Amino acid sequence: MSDSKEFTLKEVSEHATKKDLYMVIHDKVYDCTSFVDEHPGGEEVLLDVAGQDGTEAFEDVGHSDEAREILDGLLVGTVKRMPGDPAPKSHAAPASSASGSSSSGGFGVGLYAVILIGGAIAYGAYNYMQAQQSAN
Ligand code: HEM
Repeated sequence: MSDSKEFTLKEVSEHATKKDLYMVIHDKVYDCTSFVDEHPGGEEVLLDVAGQDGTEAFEDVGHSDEAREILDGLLVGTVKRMPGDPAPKSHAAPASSASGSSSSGGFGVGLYAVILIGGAIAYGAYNYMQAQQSAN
């Protein structure tokens, strides 16, 4: 298979049926047509990202090295970005993360603990100094 062919996102989007299914992952173009019926995760999820950038969907599942090897065999080319095309989807980018609240919740509890403990220490120190002063 040649990986030298370049596809625009528009060209990729024209292959979005079960019988002709292209997908972009990490800016490479894969022809998944032969694999749709064999995908252990089912054909539905592949059809969801047919003709589109499936990087996030693919990486979110945490596919094995074996899955990545299969992917290598399906490579047909690379994405040719045109002016105005959306930026490549990066798995690391938190932009579309829907659940950022859990970690900030944890931070909030930690922050309260720091304030409470800090306050208790300051209160103790204040009392101690008062006691010292009245002792003199
Ligand atoms: C052409 C691209 C893809 C290939 C070659 C591929 C390959 C595989 C392979 C080999 C497995 C078995 C487990 C493993 O080895 O990791 C798997 C599982 C799975 N895949 Fe994919 N996959 C692709 C795209 C996707 C996409 C875009 C999704 C979208 C969410 C997806 C969702 C899943 C899920 C949910 C499972 C788990 C199934 C289970 O354990 O019941 N896959 N895939």
